[in-house]
Amino acid sequence: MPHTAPASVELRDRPALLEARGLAYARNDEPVFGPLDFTLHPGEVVLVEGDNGAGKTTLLRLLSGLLAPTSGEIRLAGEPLTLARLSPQVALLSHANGLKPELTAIENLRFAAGLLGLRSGLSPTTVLAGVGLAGYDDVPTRKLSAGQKKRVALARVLLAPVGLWLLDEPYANLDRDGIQLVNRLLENHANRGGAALITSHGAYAYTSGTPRRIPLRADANRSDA
Ligand SMILES: Nc1ncnc2c1ncn2[C@@H]1O[C@H](COP(=O)(O)OP(=O)(O)OP(=O)(O)O)[C@@H](O)[C@H]1O
Repeated sequence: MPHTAPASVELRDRPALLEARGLAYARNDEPVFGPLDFTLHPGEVVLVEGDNGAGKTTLLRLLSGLLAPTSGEIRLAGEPLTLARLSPQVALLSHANGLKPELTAIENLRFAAGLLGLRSGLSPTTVLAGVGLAGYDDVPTRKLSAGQKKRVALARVLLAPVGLWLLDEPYANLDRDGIQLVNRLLENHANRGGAALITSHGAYAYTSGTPRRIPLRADANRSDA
């Protein structure tokens, strides 16, 4: 199956979507993680695993250009990461969900589509229905539950015409249907040649195939460990 590691030969022949070489981050001279080396090919879903505080969110912030690494290199589709190259290639799902609370669900998706563009064949309305929120188009997102907000945020990722998804705890706040939804979205994305890096502190539920894992351990990352 193309979304398992290794990806199918055909997809692996394409250039890597993401490469990290000697990637490390330290705060006040205290190592948070690294150095890490990994590559993400089209068709792969890779799981970043670690306990609370291990550095998963920090790693995703580095990979999405929000933080500069202390050392090492990040390449997107073979080219060094720069802010100019970033937005057309990466969709980030963060803890904050990236939603504007005063805008309705559909306005949030239109706003995102205005910034990032729209995946061919999709529209905000169909995608919102696809994540189980048909009928919620005109509800301000501040009035949605945590799980419903997460679904709108997933719709935002799905709409973006990008190859690389960086999803921070995509299963958090979701019910069983929502967890299956995330797995379906990941599987479809991998099957069409996309790739995803997802974080989890252990209670993850990616059940399709056996994703490659990048372990982050807070204790092992400490300089005195
Ligand atoms: N803004 C910040 N300022 C200072 N330290 C921070 C900041 N954000 C995170 N940290 C510290 O960096 C380390 C890694 O945090 P990070 O949020 O990346 O972990 P995580 O693996 O995502 O944790 P969780 O599973 O709890 O979400 C932790 O020790 C945390 O206390």
